Amino acid sequence: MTIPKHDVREVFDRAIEHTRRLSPATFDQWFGGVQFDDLTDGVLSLRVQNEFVLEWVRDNFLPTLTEKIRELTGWSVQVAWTLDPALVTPIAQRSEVAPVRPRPIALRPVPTPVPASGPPSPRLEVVRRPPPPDEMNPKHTFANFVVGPSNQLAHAAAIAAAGGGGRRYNPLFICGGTGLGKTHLVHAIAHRVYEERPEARIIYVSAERFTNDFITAIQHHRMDDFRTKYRQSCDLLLVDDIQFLAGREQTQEEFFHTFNALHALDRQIVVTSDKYPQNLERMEERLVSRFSWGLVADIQVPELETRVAIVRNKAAQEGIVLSDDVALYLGQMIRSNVRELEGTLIRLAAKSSLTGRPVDLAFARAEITATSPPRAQTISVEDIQRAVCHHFHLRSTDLTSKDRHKSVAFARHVAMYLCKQRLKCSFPEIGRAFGNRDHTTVMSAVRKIEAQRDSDPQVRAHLEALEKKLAADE
Ligand SMILES: Nc1ncnc2c1ncn2[C@@H]1O[C@H](COP(=O)(O)OP(=O)(O)OP(=O)(O)O)[C@@H](O)[C@H]1O
Repeated sequence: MTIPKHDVREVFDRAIEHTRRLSPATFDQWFGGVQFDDLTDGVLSLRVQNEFVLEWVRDNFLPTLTEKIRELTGWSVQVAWTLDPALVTPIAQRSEVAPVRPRPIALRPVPTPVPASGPPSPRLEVVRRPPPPDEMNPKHTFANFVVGPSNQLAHAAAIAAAGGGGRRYNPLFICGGTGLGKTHLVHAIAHRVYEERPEARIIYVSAERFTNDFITAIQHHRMDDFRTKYRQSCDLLLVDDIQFLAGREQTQEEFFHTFNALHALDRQIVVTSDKYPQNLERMEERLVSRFSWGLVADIQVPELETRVAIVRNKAAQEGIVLSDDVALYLGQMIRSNVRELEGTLIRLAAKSSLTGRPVDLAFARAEITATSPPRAQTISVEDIQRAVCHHFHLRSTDLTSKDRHKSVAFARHVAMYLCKQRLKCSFPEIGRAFGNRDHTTVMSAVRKIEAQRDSDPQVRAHLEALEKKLAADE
C-alpha cells in the first residue's frame, strides 16, 4: 500500500496517540527524547537523543506502535534509528503531548469601576506576564514537595525566601546530596514568586549557564548587558549547582560582584550546592564566606516515612494506583536518592501497563531484584578479626581477650585500625567488638597504627598484606 507523503505524518500521529494511551505519564517521559523523521514503505525512521532512550522505547513502546502502524497501513514495519545527541524538537513537544507548563497568561480578578448602584463586581482581565524561566519544571512546586525531618529547614527557608512569611535569609544556601530535592525547592520558590508577584524579575540559572552567559558576554563585548541583567534587572536570583564554579576564577570574580550588587539592594539570592560552603573546592574564600552570611540549610537523605510519602505523592501525581505495601517496599529498598525512587516507580508503572500485570508486591520485588546490581559483598568485623588472627598466627579468642602481650596487642591494634578504615565503625562499636574495651583505648590504638603506617615499612607491609586478603574476600 502506498501512502501519500502528507498522510504519513497522520498515520504516525494516530499510532503515537494509540501508544500513548497505554501510559501517558511514562510515554511523555520517554518519548520526550524521540523525534519522528519519516515513514516510507514500511521503514519508520526515528531519531533519539541517546541509546538509553532508544533501548527503553524499543523494548517498551515499539511493539504497540508498529502494530498500530501495520493495522493502519498494512506494512510490517522496520525501524531505522538515528542517534542524535543534539536533538531539540522531540515529538513529545507536539501540543497534545507537551508537558504542562505554567501559562504565560493569567486571569486575575480586578474591580470594575463602581456602577451607580450596587457594589463592584469582579470581572476578569487578561494580565500578560513575562514567561517563567524556561528551564523550570512545572511539577516542582511547594505543593508537590513532601516535607519531613530531613528537609524541613530547607523547605521552611525556601518558603520564606519566596516571601511566604517567616524570617527571610539572604542568601539562602541549600546543600545536600544528589537527587534530594534542591532543584525542586528552587523551582518551587520561582513558581511561588511568579504566581504571587508577576512583576518580579526572576533569574533562574545553573552555575554552568551563568558561566556560559558570562563567556558569551565577554566574547561579544556585551558585558554591560550582562551586568544590567544580573545586577540590576533581577529581583530574585536562583543559582543551581554552584559547585560548578570550582576553579573558574574569572567567573567566580564576576559572580562575587553580582552577589554584592544584589545583596546591597536586598534582592533575594538562593544558591544550591552538593556540598557545604566550607567544603567547596577551589572556591574563593570571600565567596565561601558570603554563602554563609544568610542561612545554610542542608537536605539529608529522607527517612523511611518521608520516602514512602514521596512515593505515594508521585504515584498520585502520575495517576498510578499503588497499594500501601508496595509504597512501603519501595521506600525500604531505595534509600539514598529520591530521583531513583521516582524512576523506579515510573518504570514499574510502565512495565505494568505494558504487560497488564498489576503493580503488586510480587511484581515490585521481581522487578527490583532483576534490575538492581548484585549486592556488593561486604566484609564484617568478624571477617577482619579472622583475617588478622590468621595473618599473625593467633587464636580466634586472642583479640577479644585481656592478653596484653606485645604481639597480641599489636595484632589487636591492627584489627581495630582496619575496622575503622574499611568499615567506618565508630570507636565505641569497635570497643564492644573487641572484648568491651573503652572507646578511648580504641582511639589511641587506631592513631598508633596510623602513625606507624607512615613511618614503619614493616607495619605497612602487614597492612598491605591484610588489605589484599580482605579485598580478595569481598
Ligand atoms: N521531598 C520531596 N518531595 C517530592 N519530590 C521530591 C522530594 N525530594 C526530591 N524529590 C524529587 O526527586 C527528584 C530529584 O530532585 P532534584 O532534581 O530537586 O534533586 P537535586 O537535589 O537538585 O539533585 P542534583 O544535585 O542531582 O541536581 C525530582 O523529581 C524531585 O521532584
